[in-house]
Amino acid sequence: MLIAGSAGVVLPVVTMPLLASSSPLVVRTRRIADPGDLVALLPAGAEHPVTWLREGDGFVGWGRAAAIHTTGTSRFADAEAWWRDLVDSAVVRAEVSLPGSGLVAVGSFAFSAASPAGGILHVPSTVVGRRDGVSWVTTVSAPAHLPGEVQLRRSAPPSAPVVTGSHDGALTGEQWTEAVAAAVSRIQRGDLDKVVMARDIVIDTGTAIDPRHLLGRLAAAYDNTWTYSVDGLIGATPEMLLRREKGLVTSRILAGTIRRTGDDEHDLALAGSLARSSKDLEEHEYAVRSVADALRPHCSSMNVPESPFVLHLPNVMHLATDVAGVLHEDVSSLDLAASLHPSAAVCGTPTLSARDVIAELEQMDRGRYAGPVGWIDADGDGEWGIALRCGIIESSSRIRLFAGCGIVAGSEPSAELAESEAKLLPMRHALGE
Ligand SMILES: C=C(O[C@H]1C=CC=C(C(=O)O)[C@@H]1O)C(=O)O
Repeated sequence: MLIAGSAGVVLPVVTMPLLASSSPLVVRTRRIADPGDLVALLPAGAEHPVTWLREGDGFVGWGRAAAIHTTGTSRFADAEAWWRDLVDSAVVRAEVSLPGSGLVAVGSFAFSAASPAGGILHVPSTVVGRRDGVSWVTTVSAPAHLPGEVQLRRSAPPSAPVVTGSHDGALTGEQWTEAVAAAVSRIQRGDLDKVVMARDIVIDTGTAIDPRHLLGRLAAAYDNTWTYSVDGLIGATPEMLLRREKGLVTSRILAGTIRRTGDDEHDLALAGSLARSSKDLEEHEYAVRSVADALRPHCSSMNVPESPFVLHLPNVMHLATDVAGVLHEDVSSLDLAASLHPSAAVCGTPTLSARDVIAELEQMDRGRYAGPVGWIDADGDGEWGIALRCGIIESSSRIRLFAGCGIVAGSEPSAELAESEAKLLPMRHALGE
């Protein structure tokens, strides 16, 4: 694959280890006393900060013991093969055996195989985690560089960025509304059933963007979502593509949205109308079917509820379905993410037609927005969310935010624009806008 470099030079893009040692990794997990707020432990200016948090549990990490950058259609498979090799040779000593302890890699993958963003799988050199009241610290290094004891320190609170401007990305709001109208016409004439149309906006700041500030704000305000950061991609997603834990796979599928008003009584009435909206139920059904169909070949039994529930978030409410299955084969969480991506919650139905419409009408590279983001452990267990409600830090003072909406025959373009604005709120608020 070839991409244009910034000076217009054509550069070959290849899958390559960013940092790999020829000697095996040495991994130590020690149980520690509860360290409190995990985000506050990320050192100021830490290299490669990573985060995966929900309701106070999860982990933060920093430093890089190993990493691989992959591209194209094999971006998942190449990362998986590299991970297997790393795991096979690693020497692990762990006092805790909870998901996320021991050797873990954190990753994020582009929505499209054509995106130069490709995929990254990264092994932090320090991880601090907590789950169900048990806390740990993991260190990872090459044998020649065995780490000393990690001193955990609470950093001084990070400063808030000062937003100096915000502008449309690939399309203006009006152009995007026209693109949505074009998508609706194609659906109405029978070209496809559903497509998810996304847009981007760019936010500039006068001071450097400190990821810790955004992470702290997201984790506090959206604590029932998964707050994540991997390689400059930061967000708080309510959608779990899949969790694999000890032979069980679960997925939280979202599609169908209504904005909240801030008035609890009114929001309750809106939740009722969302649960009865035939347009939203149709949009939701495509998403559930896409995930259930992709999971079925890997499962000996599955539970797919017949009707969705309404998930309440501070900015919006979604139709949500939790699917569960018993795996009948040894397929890793990353392999599962590869087979489930892209679900109709971010692409559409049929998948290939929707993918082509997205490439034609959105006129932007989604990068790692709407791709799988999460982590995998040495057993192949892990959690992969869909990178939604997020931004990519493009420079110390610029971040690009993304939001998308499922479009079906009954969609109203201006209502979709308003819905995309509501989906941008978590990141806008985190930035202090
Ligand atoms: C594509 C996004 O949301 C998806 C997930 C939940 C609800 C959605 C919707 O109602 O359109 C989208 O399918 C996004 O937030 O960028």
